[in-house]
Amino acid sequence: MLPESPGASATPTRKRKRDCSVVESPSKSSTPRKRKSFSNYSFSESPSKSSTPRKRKSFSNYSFSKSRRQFTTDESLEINTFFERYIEKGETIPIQKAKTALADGDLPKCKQSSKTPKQVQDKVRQLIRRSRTSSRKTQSVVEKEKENDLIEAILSHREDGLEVAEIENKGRGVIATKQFVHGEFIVEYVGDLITWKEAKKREVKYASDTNVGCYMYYFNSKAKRFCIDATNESSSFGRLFNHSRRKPNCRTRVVWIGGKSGEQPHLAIIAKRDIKKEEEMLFDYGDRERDAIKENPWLKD
Ligand SMILES: C[S@@+](CC[C@H](N)C(=O)[O-])C[C@H]1O[C@@H](n2cnc3c(N)ncnc32)[C@H](O)[C@@H]1O
Repeated sequence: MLPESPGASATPTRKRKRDCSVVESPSKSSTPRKRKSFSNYSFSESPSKSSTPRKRKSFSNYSFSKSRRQFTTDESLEINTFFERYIEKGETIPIQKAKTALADGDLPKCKQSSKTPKQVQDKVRQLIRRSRTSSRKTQSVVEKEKENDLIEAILSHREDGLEVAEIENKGRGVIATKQFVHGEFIVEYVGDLITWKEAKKREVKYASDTNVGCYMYYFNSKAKRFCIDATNESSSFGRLFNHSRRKPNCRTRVVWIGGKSGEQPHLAIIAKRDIKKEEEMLFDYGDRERDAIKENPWLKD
């Protein structure tokens, strides 16, 4: 089923129009129209690209470009410890220098040691391979940390860097009071998590009261249909984000979090790009239904 359009906006001081398609602009008609709710289908973040290590033809061709990842202290120590046996004792050897020396075949004391230059090269190759593996691990660790941060942000009800403002022709809206970087968590779309069946029932109930706006967000996740009903006034910023189809700076993402009653989906609003201070926070409600657009022309914007 297609998502319906966003619910009606309202300010506490103004009488709200029953129908969500009615924008709070005084110039607009107050004729009740079909109630709509909204949704957005871009639920998952695109996976981050993992850097594929370039294939090395031979050790001696290996290029130690400056752009390559730096070794960690432990790795450097390990490599340096190894080289201490061949180069002046106690000297701290920059790892790149040591490897370049190896690549150039400049192995000062190798011949006097129990290891052959070939064995030294093999050892360095092994260390490099290991460092690449740990580089890939680091990437997955970073991803895991991001995910944990998202969960932590939701569980701790993080909502900083935002304020509510009156926006011309839109009612209330949310403005950034700090910069957000691409992919950063902004706020959760907080409301009652209900089934579509329950949502439809509530739609009927809300439709009978012209003072009630509609802030229903329909979505599918893990092959199930859900709705988050944020109709009840609350101090949460998520429910006050306005729509932009053409220039959204935010998007939604479903995050499943386990609790006592099992895993539940949460809707996180995250930055679609870097967002500057003072920008209005906007996401695409995702409603492309012709009727809805006819009733709510701002859905095209
Ligand atoms: C989820 S609410 C957003 C907060 C709402 N503006 C308020 O004051 O409570 C959705 C409603 O905001 C209004 N709205 C959202 N985006 C808009 C836009 N781009 N232009 C005009 N009105 C908009 C519409 O009335 C819509 O039904």
